[in-house]
This record gives sequence, structure tokens and C-alpha cells, in this order.
Amino acid sequence: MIATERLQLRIGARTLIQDLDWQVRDGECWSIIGRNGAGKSTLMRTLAGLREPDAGRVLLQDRALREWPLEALARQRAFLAQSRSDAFAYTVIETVLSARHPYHGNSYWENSDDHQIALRSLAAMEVADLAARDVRTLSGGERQRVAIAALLAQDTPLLLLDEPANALDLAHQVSVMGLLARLCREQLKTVVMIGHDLSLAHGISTHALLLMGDGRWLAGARDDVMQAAILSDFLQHPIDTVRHGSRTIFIPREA
Ligand SMILES: Nc1ncnc2c1ncn2[C@@H]1O[C@H](COP(=O)(O)OP(=O)(O)OP(=O)(O)O)[C@@H](O)[C@H]1O
Repeated sequence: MIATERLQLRIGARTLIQDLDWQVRDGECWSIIGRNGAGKSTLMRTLAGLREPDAGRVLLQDRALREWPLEALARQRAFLAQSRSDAFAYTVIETVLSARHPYHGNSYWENSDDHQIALRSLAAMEVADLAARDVRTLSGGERQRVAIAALLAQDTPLLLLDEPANALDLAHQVSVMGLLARLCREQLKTVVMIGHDLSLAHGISTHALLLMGDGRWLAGARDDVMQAAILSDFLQHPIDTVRHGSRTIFIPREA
């Protein structure tokens, strides 16, 4: 689905990621994990095509990302940014409908399919009752769920999500993560997401990419990579794990 070849990302004199050779296949769900400032969002923006690599390249469906026309790219990948600012008085439904524009070619207006898809996406995020509200009046968690609804409405094979659990209450964190896992499993969508909750990430991911923030990285199948000793090293804090039924829970050791 998406791959990088010898990707290098730098900020000023600092190398965040060095020689990243990474393949993400259809139906896989990847978590990107690292400390604050390790380069997770910078990588995500690069994968979305919003930032040029400093060296190497990103390939989407075996074609260099930079060669994709914008509208075709928008039918391939949807991107949930970490923060958004709403300057204008759009309603919730207008916000989600705008995610359908990549399917309109030259026509400006949405059709009834677009409306149905938008309403379905709002319902999946349990915000259908907010459809007529001005987005600027929503709570943080409601706004996040509307943004995820827009991402779903874009209906792309690749979903890039920068901290999707941000601002969500416990129940919605669980339901959003469950939905993403189902999209991978049942519809072979590909998910790449950033998250700081290791237990939540472990619960849904098939793979993980760890970033050290100094160029070093480690990518692989979830259980090869999400081990207490390895995570402790990458996150620079001792971590223990406990098993709870079929789940693995990660616990940061107290100072
Ligand atoms: N435009 C910029 N100018 C200067 N420094 C920048 C810029 N953009 C990013 N950085 C720096 O690059 C580093 C990586 O930033 P990035 O947002 O990718 O980190 P992150 O891993 O997503 O962190 P977090 O967990 O805090 O979201 C940080 O130290 C950040 O301060």
C-alpha cells in the first residue's frame, strides 16, 4: 500500500529519521510510537504528501508519492491531523461532505450518495445528532469524532491518523479503535496511526514502528516490536507488562 525507501527526515540540523526502509501492506494496522518530538507527526505529514522527504522517497501503490495528482491522491489516502482550527461557521454535515470532493471531478455539488455516506460516517462516530451544529460549538471530543467521520467519508484504502484517540472519552477510544481494527480486518483498509497509549495500540495493531528521534527506528510485527525491554529503550522509561485475559497491558514504572 505505502512504502518508504531510505527515507530521511530532518528538522534543522537534527536528523529525526535515517534510512527508513518500510513496507505497509493492505489490511495492516500500524502504530507509530515514540517520545514527544521523536518525529512521528513529521513522518505522518510526509506519508500524507504534505511535506517533502529530506532524502529517499515515499511510494504509494508502487508509484512515487510526488507523482500522484492531488485529486487521485485524495482518493487513496485520508489524513487526520493532530490539531485543527475552525475559522468559519461550517456545520458538521458540511464538514463531512467536504471530504467527498475528491469524487466530484468538475461538478461542485454533492449528490445523494455523498449525503448517505456522510450520514453513515456521522452515525458510525455517534455524532449524527450534531449534523446541523456549527463545528465551532462542539466539544473537543465531539470535534474529534466529526473529524474521524470526515476521514471515513473520504472512503480511501489508506487511513493516516495522528493521535485519533485525542480528546476522546474512554468509551469512544475503545469504539474508535475497534472500528479501525474492523476496517483493516474486514475491508482490508490500511491504517497507520500515532498513539501514546501502548495498551490501546497493542490491542488493535498488527505492526508497530518505533522512532527514537535521533534517526534510529525499529519496524516489525506487533509482538516482535512491542516488548517491554524494547519499548523501555525507545520511550526512555522502564515499562512493565501484565497479561489480562488475552490482552497485554503496559505499565510505566513509577519514579
Ligand atoms: N517547523 C518546525 N520548526 C522547528 N522545529 C520543528 C518544526 N516542526 C517540527 N519541529 C520539531 O521537530 C521535532 C519532531 O516533531 P514532531 O511533531 O514530528 O514530533 P512528534 O513525535 O509527533 O511529537 P509529539 O509526540 O509531541 O506529537 C520536534 O522536536 C519539533 O519541535
